[in-house]
Amino acid sequence: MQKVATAQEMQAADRTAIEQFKIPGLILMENAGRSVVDLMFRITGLTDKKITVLAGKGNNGGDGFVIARHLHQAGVAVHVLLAGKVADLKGDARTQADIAVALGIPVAELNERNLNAQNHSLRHSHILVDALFGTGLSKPATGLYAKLIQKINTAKKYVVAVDLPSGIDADSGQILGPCVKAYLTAALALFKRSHLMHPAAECMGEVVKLDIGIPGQAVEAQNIPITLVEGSDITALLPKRKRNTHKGTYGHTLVIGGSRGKAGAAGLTALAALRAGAGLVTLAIPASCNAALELHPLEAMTLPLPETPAGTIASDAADLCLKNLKNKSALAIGPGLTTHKEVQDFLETLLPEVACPVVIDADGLNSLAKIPGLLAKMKTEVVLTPHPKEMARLINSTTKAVQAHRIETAQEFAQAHGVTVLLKGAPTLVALADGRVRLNPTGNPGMATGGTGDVLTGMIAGFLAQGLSGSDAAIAGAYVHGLTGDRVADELSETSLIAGDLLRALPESLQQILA
Ligand SMILES: NC(=O)C1=CN([C@@H]2O[C@H](COP(=O)(O)OP(=O)(O)OC[C@H]3O[C@@H](n4cnc5c(N)ncnc54)[C@H](O)[C@@H]3O)[C@@H](O)[C@H]2O)[C@@H](O)CC1
Ligand SMILES: [K+]
Repeated sequence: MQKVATAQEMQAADRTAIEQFKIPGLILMENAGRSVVDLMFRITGLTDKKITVLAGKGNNGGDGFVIARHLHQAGVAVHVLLAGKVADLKGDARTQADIAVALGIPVAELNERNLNAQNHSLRHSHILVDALFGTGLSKPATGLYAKLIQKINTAKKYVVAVDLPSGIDADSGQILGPCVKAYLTAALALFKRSHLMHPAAECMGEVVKLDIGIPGQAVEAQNIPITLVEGSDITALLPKRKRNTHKGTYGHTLVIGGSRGKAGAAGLTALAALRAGAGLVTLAIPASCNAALELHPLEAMTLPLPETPAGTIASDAADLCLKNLKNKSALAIGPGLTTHKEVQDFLETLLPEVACPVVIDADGLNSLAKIPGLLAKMKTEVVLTPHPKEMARLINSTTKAVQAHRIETAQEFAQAHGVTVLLKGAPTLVALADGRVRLNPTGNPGMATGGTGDVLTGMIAGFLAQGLSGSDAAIAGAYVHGLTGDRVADELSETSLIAGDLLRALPESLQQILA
């Protein structure tokens, strides 16, 4: 797993490297600039290219001067447009600017009046290096900076952003105002949150993380709680089958869901639990859904439940479910339930008595939002899988507010309630009860189609049944679900992807991860 830092955590790691490990900041800046030039050589070739470096007045600009020097030394035609005066620069950035000037690299000091004189040189550049702002941007760019950002974007050149495209808040994934649109972003030392969070991520182009020589100990010392999940993490989590085992070894999942017109949701969940490896699955649905679901999926057993005239689970179904839960390893509850009053009464009786790990989705979440205190009464390991609107209902907020603070919202809820929260979106993230958060790198917009959430719930339940912890099951579920969606989108298309495709493609994803 790779650490994902805030601007403050990154600065603290820099400081630890400089103060505790005695690595001068100038060396880090040198490494940063040099590694960006190496990356540019690898990706663009740079032969016969004319390059303009746009430098700001902070350390991001300092990186820009190092980049200009190494390009100059490699014989590339490069010049620097500085948003201000060399005399205004301080510290390491000033040192790097002085070296560049002494070497005879052309440096133009810009102000709002002489800016347009650079139109010609921008037009004749092949590559623009954006070193205006990195993690230091604190408010929207205005005046000279805003104009420079606009010029970079309207020049329609290949733009390489140093650390972050200028205009992005490093932490929230938000675009603060005028913002550079890059083709390539060199993330220095660590990913910052906004490299991965939308909408900021849409301004990055390809993101490549570069080592700048900050020691691992300096990073470890910050106890950064956010990490990006990688395929190898999932390989380590998933159970491998031993020869001398039987279906009981892999757990028995109960899926409770469905209602008249929404029986399919529960069926998808049951099949996903089986595909994820659960040994046995029982599907508890309103009795009138039984005839259909007994035939498909054939692989699941069914438990017909008392129902209301509306075809939803009746409140007196709780006893039957609790009896059935006695030998179960995991419970998935929610898909297709509706929020009928009797369904809420059913959940109010059932959930506090459940002893196996449980994943709650869809109308299960909506009922939790309507019954204050119910979550607190649950005694078992709980995974919640809200989309932003369901998350908003759970905390009595708005989807917009949730989306503006996705990490913090899920993190606070998970910690406050001692549960795992999988918040769907771009990217899907899993917040653990101890405050750590995992960002999931897989998935695509093609998965925004009915039933994919039911499949995810089933996968998580299937992993729970095989003994994974709630957080591991959610992390693995999100990753494998997204990976499967990516493979289906590649083979068919994002547009026509449907939930059933995920079930069909899931075995190959697991094969890939377990290989
Ligand atoms: N030792 C370090 O700290 C290292 C830092 N590095 C680079 O330094 C960057 C961070 O440097 P800084 O903290 O100097 O910040 P930046 O260079 O990102 O920002 C420059 C300065 O602009 C000012 N500013 C913020 N918002 C503004 C606005 N809207 N309009 C005008 N001015 C504004 C701030 O005072 C800030 O100091 C990183 O992103 C990375 O590129 C690298 O050189 C590696 C080493
Ligand atoms: K930048």
